[in-house]
Amino acid sequence: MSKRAMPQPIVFVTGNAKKLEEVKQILASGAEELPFEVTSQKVDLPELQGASCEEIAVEKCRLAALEVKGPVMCEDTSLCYHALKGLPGPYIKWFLQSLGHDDLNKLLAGYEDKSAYAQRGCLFTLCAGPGKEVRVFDGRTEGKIVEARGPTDFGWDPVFEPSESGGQTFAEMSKEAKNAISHRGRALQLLRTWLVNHAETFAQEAA
Ligand SMILES: O=c1nc[nH]c2c1ncn2[C@H]1C[C@H](O)[C@@H](COP(=O)(O)OP(=O)(O)OP(=O)(O)O)O1
Ligand SMILES: [Mg+2]
Repeated sequence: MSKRAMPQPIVFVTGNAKKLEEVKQILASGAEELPFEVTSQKVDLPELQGASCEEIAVEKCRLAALEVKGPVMCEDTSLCYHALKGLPGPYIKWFLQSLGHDDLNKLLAGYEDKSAYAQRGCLFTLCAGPGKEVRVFDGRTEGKIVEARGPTDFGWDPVFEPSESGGQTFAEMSKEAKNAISHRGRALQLLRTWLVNHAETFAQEAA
């Protein structure tokens, strides 16, 4: 499919290089090609505290559209422990940064239930420009928290063992295998399908 005319490409705004790498891989694979060009910009946007995952994601995307002055997409990943009623959730980044894998896992030491989900795991947000509607796409992967296994170059990948992976942690899986079942892969497929089906609407909103 040929790319549609848009005043500007959709800018994926993130401060996280590993996310960007996966998003590029996911967009390059799959049956349907995105009808728009996607570029990226490295901005570490402020994130609301004390709000729901969805509120955090929507507000961040709204700010990104103001910053870029055009069409943007953003993404927010939460890691939620069932035993902790969904925490750390959107705050996983700060927990992981301060504690590291071993101490992070100790949070679950007193609980039988080690299950977790990359909840509403990943919220992709899409917005055609400043002040325009923010649309949310939700991808979720269930799994459990285990002792760290595999490469440690991306967040909590080593301690998350998806239920569907045959016993491998995200970190132990190939990129293709992870993307096929990950919160990010699922949310991004929904975003892709929406854009394919609403290309005209989105281009008009962005104009
Ligand atoms: O697939 C993943 N596998 C393992 N770890 C992951 C994954 N995806 C995000 N992560 C980590 C990064 C950050 O520590 C936290 C999410 O926080 P989150 O705000 O979404 O990411 P971020 O601040 O690094 O990038 P951004 O500039 O796009 O907000 O979980
Ligand atoms: Mg962030």
